[in-house]
Amino acid sequence: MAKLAMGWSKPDNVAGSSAPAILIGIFVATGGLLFGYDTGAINGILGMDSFTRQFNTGYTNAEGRVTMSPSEIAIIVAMLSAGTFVGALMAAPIGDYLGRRLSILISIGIFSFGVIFQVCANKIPILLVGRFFAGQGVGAVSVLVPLYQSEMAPKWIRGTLVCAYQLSITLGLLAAAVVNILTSKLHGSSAYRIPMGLQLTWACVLSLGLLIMPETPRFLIKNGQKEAAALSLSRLRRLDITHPALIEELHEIEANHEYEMALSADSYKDIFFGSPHLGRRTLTGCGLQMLQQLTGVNFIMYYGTVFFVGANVSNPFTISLVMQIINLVSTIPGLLVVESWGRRKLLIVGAVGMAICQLTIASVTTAIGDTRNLGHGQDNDPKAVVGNQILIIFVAIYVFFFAASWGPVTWVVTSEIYPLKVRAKAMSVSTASNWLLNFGIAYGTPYMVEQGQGYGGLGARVFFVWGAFCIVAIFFVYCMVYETSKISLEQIDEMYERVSYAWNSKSFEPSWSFQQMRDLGFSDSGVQPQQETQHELEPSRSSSTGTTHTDTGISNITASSSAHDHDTKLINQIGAVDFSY
Ligand SMILES: OC[C@H]1O[C@](O)(CO)[C@@H](O)[C@@H]1O
Repeated sequence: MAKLAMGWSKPDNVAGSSAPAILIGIFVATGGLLFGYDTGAINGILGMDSFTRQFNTGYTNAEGRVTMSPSEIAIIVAMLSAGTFVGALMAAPIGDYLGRRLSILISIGIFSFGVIFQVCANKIPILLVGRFFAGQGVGAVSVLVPLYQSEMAPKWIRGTLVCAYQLSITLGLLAAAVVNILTSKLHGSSAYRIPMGLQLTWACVLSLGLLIMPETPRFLIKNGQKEAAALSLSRLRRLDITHPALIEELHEIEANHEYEMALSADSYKDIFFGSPHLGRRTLTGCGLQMLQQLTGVNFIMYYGTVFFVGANVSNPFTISLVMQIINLVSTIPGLLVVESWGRRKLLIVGAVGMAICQLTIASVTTAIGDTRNLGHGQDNDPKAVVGNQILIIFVAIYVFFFAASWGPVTWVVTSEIYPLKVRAKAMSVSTASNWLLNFGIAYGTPYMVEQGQGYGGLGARVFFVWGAFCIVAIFFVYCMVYETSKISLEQIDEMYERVSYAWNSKSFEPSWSFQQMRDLGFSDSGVQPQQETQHELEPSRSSSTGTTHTDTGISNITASSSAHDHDTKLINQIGAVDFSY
């Protein structure tokens, strides 16, 4: 019952088992641990005395203390971002050339190489090389993991599996905070070398697991390796390679790919100008990824501690930890409802919740006067303390809304909306835009926030900026994001062709069979075959008893190839089975 409410009921008429794909999807999701841990660890490490002792170059701060200079800190932090951006862009060429699985393995290799450099570093330049390589690995993994997951997952639980990736990111962030607290008390370089080195443990486990995992059937079809695709699908669905349901699923993926290729090529130019509606789809992915950052999450992750200090909290480390725990735990509700609510509703509700929190914070701050100067610590004025306590509460609620919606669902949608031919490229460009904004916000906001010459002096009113972007996000989702839950990746392609406006997408019912369209000789607009096949094949996106291919639907079409005739007979023999994963 609860499973049904989550939208997790495997349709009764789906052949085979979904268990292998689910287990593999969850395991691969743990690639997010590297993302979260690596981005989270540096904050604590930079604050460790042993780190400063090892890497300082003699800079003394205003209090006369020998420490790292601001520019050294900036470059150490920035190097990871530069690496992630490059890594995200690299993910497409390697993912399309070597396959998704092998590319994840290589990315983890590059990441580990970077980590080893960091652990062994005793001078800043070596550390920087290490951070750049580790960043490349993380950036590539951040594209390839959701890509791998979406291409092998059954449609009825695909969103939840991709959400598990964000859950791992939040677990990684939390783990980094905990490890930093534990090791910061150690004397000597082990205080920072242990948190750095620990990343290798999971990298090894993940690599070993990936060695025995299948490549995604969709990549293999794209690469023309049909037999390998059949074997992969047979492992994922626990079906014999001669099983009609398996043959049918493969044929549909293949026919869809051929159809998409007939519409336009698969170059980088095509992800912006190609058909069908690739520009709109790329804009949706990039927009979502950028807005995910513009909701201000990393401002809170990176600068939130200042608020907790300002609110008279004696242990800002503990409060940061509590925020990380909220971030982790709140991802679970999102993961639970992403199928039953759908992507659009979750994103809109999340953006409304975040907007209310951000605007409340900004308004309260303006009303009480920005007595607390960001970055400059405490204020004992009781009015400010109460104000700041309100801020903490709303920051916590904001984190809840982010973690339950935009945190995971951004990855879900960007892994679903592109056709196979450009999926890796478009995902890599949209993910790179996330990293670019991540970097921009981490480095730009202090300039917006701080007082003084050359600074914006916004203080906590910067929350107006995040709140405004949350409102933009509501409209963006309403106008641009198509509802992709419960339908296969191939049916999402059909939806983009047949539904002109995102707000009508929820009621879309797939009815094309790309195989039949191919057999009829599809036109490059898709219009002709649609007219002939529409309404003959009416699977329901919501019903678990929906059938993709009814006997009537199949028999009304004259298949041109004899191989296809044979498959059709087999399909008719086994009755109403949902073949679309
Ligand atoms: O959970 C917060 C984390 O999630 C991300 O937005 C990725 O989805 C990161 O940029 C951020 O640090």
